[in-house]
Amino acid sequence: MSIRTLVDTVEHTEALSVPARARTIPHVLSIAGTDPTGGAGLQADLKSIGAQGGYGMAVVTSLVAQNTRGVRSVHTPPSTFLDEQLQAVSDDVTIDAVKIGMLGDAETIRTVRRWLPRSTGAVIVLDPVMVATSGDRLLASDAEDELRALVPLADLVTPNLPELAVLLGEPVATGWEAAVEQGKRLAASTGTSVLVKGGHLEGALECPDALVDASGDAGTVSVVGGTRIDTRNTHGTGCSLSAALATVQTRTGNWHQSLLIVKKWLRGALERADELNVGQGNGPIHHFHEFVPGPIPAPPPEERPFSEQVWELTTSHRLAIETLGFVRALGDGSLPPEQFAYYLAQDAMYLRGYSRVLSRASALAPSEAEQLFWAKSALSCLEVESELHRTWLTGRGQSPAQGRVTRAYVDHLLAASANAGYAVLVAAVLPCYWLYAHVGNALHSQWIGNGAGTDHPYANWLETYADPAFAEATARAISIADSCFAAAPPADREAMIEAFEASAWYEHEFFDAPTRLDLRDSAKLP
Ligand SMILES: Nc1ncnc2c1ncn2[C@@H]1O[C@H](COP(=O)(O)OP(=O)(O)OP(=O)(O)O)[C@@H](O)[C@H]1O
Ligand SMILES: Cc1ncc(COP(=O)(O)O)c(N)n1
Repeated sequence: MSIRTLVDTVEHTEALSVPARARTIPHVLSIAGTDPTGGAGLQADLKSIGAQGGYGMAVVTSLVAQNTRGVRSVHTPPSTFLDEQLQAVSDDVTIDAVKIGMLGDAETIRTVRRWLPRSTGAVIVLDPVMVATSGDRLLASDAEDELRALVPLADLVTPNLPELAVLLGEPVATGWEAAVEQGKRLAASTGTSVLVKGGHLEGALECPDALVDASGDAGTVSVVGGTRIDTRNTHGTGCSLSAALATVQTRTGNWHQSLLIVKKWLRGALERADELNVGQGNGPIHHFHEFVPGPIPAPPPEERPFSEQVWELTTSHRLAIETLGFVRALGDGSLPPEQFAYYLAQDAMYLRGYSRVLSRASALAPSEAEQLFWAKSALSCLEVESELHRTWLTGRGQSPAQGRVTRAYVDHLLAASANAGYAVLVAAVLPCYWLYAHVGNALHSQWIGNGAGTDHPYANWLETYADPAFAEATARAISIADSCFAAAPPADREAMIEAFEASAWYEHEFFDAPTRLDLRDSAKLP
């Protein structure tokens, strides 16, 4: 056996030779026992595999009731079930690496041994777990021979000092040199590379590991040194090291390089272990210390569509309109004719102003389609206005003067068309479509529900509410407002909501004005 000792520090991790067949995300299977506190066993393995960029899989050998203070009990499912788990994985998944941890008893070891050929081509790392940090046994004493027989089937075995001694049937090495010599003897007798771990070196300031390579230049010993980190949180260090090594080895194909990479990571995991604050005893290491979570993203701006927001915001106006004396009386036919006439006259005056405002929306529209929509709407306003005069207002005496609600509402819209941008103007004109359509629908349905009697004094008027073209135009106006809102900066969004709300308020007032017939309005009635 040629002996060449390479002493490296964990910083020398550059210039890796990556095997050509390496899978980008290696599939790594851990066969081990469990630790419900997540620091050792399968749970630690999966974290370590993930931290090294692998895809972790797990087959349970034993369920261990343990925590950072010790092991309470162990439940080992029948070996037939272990075999079923193993077959289930290998029947389906190509395995790039296997890490074997706690096996517990001889039957479990035999079952894994029988299955191992199913993972041909995979990197096999055996961590010969025997005793937990807490001192509790995790391998039946009569299973040691069986475990020894498993070593030659692995590519790498990673015993701590007491385990190394058991595998050789020798006393525990008292110093580092003696431990490395034991490692060489084990590598020579089994043909398996051995990682001699220095974590259990009594009173040492250093925490070295020695890799005895049984392949290629057989017997090469490379030592990776490192200072001992002062922490009691070392639970699961051996599990994590072996699982990480199995993962990284699929990429480097070189145990020494793999060890350099993994030791550097492990060092950080031990240095940051105290941050985790898990348990009262020997806590776990920080597997994901290299992962820096990004800042919690600020909550996204209000994503609900404009129409949904303003519809909810103006619920009280809507309910108030629905229950107005004017609306109810129009619905049941009891509305005094002069109030109806007043309403129609105000409506005609309103439409004249509204049409100008819609023309302004057409002028500001960013697309031809929207320009056309508003222009057509402006035109139909003028048509409805002249129709009102022709059909409804003729013969009802002299028209009343413009009421103050009508004037204020139109002024509000004209102000928006003069001062605001397109989005805010669209928001300001929308309630006229939407609330009118809403009230009209309610009145029309009520009339239909009551038998659509032609003896209703306003039957002809109620019929006009069912105009599908108006419903379509309303839907289009809503959708334009939603798109404007989605694209608008926060200040414009606020202004859109305010403009809509103000117009909704005027709609309410407008429907109420004919009934109130306050002194100024009634004075101007015919
Ligand atoms: N305090 C420490 N500071 C730095 N490295 C450490 C420390 N303790 C252990 N290590 C390293 O952790 C790895 C595991 O070593 P150790 O000898 O403790 O194995 P183990 O006994 O199998 O682990 P476990 O604690 O999981 O039983 C080795 O690489 C070792 O060098
Ligand atoms: C299932 C299982 N496997 C391995 C260990 C060894 O880890 P440690 O020696 O750090 O307790 C453990 N405690 N539990």
